[in-house]
Amino acid sequence: SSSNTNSPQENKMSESGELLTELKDRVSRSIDGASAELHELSRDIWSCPELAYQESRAHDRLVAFFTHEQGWTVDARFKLETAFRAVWRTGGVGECVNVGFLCEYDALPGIGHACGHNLIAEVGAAAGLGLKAALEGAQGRLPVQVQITVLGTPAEEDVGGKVDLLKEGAFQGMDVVFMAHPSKEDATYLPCVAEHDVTIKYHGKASHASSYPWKGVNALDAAVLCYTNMSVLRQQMRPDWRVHGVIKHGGLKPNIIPDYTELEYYLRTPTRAELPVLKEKAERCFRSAAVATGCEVEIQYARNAFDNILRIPELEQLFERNGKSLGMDFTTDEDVLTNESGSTDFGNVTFVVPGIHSYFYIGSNALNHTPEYTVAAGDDKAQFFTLRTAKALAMTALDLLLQPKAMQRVKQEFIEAKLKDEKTSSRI
Ligand SMILES: NCCCC(=O)N[C@@H](CCCN)C(=O)O
Repeated sequence: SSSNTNSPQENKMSESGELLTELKDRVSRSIDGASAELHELSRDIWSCPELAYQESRAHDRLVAFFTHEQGWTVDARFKLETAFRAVWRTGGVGECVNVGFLCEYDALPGIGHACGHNLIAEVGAAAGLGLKAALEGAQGRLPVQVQITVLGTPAEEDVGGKVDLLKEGAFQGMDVVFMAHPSKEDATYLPCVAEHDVTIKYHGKASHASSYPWKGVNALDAAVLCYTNMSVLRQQMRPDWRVHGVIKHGGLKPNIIPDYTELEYYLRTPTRAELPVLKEKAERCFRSAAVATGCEVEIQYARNAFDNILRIPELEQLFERNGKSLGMDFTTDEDVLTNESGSTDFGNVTFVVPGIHSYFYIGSNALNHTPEYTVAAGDDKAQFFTLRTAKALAMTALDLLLQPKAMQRVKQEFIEAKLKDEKTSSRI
């Protein structure tokens, strides 16, 4: 028999490395074992698309899913009507690390699950299940106690459910938070920008458009000027700012001078600190259209602004390592890695809890927010990629739970990221 010449510290490290490998393997096997139920879950959500804060069926379906699984404590309608929470804890006493996985499940008007939030729900549920199964097999061998919190976060496409949940204290006590978003590539991070949505209403005066047009005040002219002003502004904007709008009400009939029109604009800048600069410029465009036409204008900002994402390199590196071990093919395309990918209310969460918002390929080259992407998000082909991402997230959580130094680095990087954000914000 060969004698062990390692130091006690080396032996401890190798034991913990072996435990980590064993538990990661258990993550994969348990997620694969639940693949049929997980597929059914996301398929059901996909089949019945519901808009922001109307996701009652998706909520009930997810609550039923976790209630049916053993060992979870489930809070339906957690703090908000269509939010939920499912919690599981290791049995012992002592320091407890609280790991969060987020599910989204709202859809887009007209084109259903064109952003694949049904798959985000599946990733969050699968990662929670996988991590729980792994930890159940390691009771007594873990350096810390663990709480897994799967949080159902409604209304990402509108309003910003995570911001409302933050206000309600739903993230309190969470140490780290994970989610993944469907895309057309695997990426640990894509630039997610700050955003504030605004509705502009013009009030004019109706009149017969042929008999006495001079008696009317044309609210459609104001809307058109507003749209044109914003398009003119675009030329003078920083290249990484984005403004895009639609006319939601444009009048009723050509022979009635429109007395009311309404536009909605999304205003975006790379960081939350820059948003007020853009908002001031946009407001001048909105108001000047009213002055020119003699209309009254109302400018109504959405309840919640979305923040940019604070990045935690340690989380991204661990996730990439786990993803690669499972065959994920992370994009190296600089265009993709530097281009803005939209906004998310997860950004606000990252200013409170360190987190990662990774992206995953779903087996299609379709672009998000198109009917083709809706089809892809419901296709069986997406399942392999969705579950693989869930495995990589749960494995990353294991890295943190079994390697306290990795968790310390996450906490340190979180502090540094916030300080850096404060410093750059004060320069704007
Ligand atoms: N990078 C994640 C993109 C998810 C997404 O498309 N979010 C919407 C949110 C809109 C909220 N008003 C977006 O348009 O960016």
